[in-house]
Amino acid sequence: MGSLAFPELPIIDFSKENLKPGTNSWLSTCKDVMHALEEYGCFVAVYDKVPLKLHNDLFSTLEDLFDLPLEIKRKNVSDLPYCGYVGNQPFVPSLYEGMGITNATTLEGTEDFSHTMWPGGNDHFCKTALLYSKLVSELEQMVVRMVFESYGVDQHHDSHKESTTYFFRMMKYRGPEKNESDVGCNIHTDKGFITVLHQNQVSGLEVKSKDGQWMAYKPSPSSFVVMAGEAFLGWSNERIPAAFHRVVMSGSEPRYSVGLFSFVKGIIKVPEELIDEENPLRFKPFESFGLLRYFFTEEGRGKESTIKAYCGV
Ligand SMILES: O=C(O)CCC(=O)C(=O)O
Ligand SMILES: [Fe+2]
Repeated sequence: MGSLAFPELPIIDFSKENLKPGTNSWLSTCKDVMHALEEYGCFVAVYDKVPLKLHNDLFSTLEDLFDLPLEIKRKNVSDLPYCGYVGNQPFVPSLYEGMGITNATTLEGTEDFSHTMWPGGNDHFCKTALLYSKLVSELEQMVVRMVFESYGVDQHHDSHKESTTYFFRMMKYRGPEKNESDVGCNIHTDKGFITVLHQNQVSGLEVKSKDGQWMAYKPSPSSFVVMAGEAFLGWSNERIPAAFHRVVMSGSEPRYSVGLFSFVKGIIKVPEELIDEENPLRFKPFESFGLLRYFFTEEGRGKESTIKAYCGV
């Protein structure tokens, strides 16, 4: 009864040995992934490729990062909106601070970031962020491959993979003070293809179910929240919803989280195989960074569905 009254995020095990394309465990995991994505736009992946030491190193290095003076953190800038330092500004919740690394699965990406933050760089930070991003991008790639296979569009898989780029956002949410709002991050959908979220032990992330109930995520070092963004919704011709989520804080302990966001360089087109009488084409070809930029315009910000307003047919 309890589980009917309170829906929970589906949990899918990616730590099975032999989770390789073509095996039975791959096929059964594909089914679970498709069901979770089409139903919730989200699931929790149990993934053991990120060792506990790397998890601990990452979150302890984030403490050092966010302890840097504000004027240093503000040097993290980006051409893309919301991809550099965000925090201590009136348009974001007061508990929130975030910083970002573009091209996070490349050494240049992490080195560039660390040279901006620390004089002479920070080798430990670079190695940790790079290894983490690479390992988590492998989880993202497995999920993408499963989806392409399940929809019978494998022939587009390699070009999609080659056009994928990863953005890594690191976040700190401090606990609310007395009479301060407990909202860490307002309700939203992500604008990229897939987001993989991970965090320290302080809960706060909630994902909305189809029927409007909030599902709280219970953190653990081996679990990762995999979430569809609006670019994925567009690519799938609206078969996969983008998950609405938010962060609500309680207690005084800070919450550190990280997100690996996949974006596609160039134009995204709905594969022909996903268009039929029942599912006519719903989106014109679009650019995923263009979608992100549009969201941060006066016009795009207030829309219920950014992708529909941006390139809906
Ligand atoms: O901190 C989190 O877990 C969520 C962050 C988030 O939703 C985002 O950066 O888009
Ligand atoms: Fe998000």
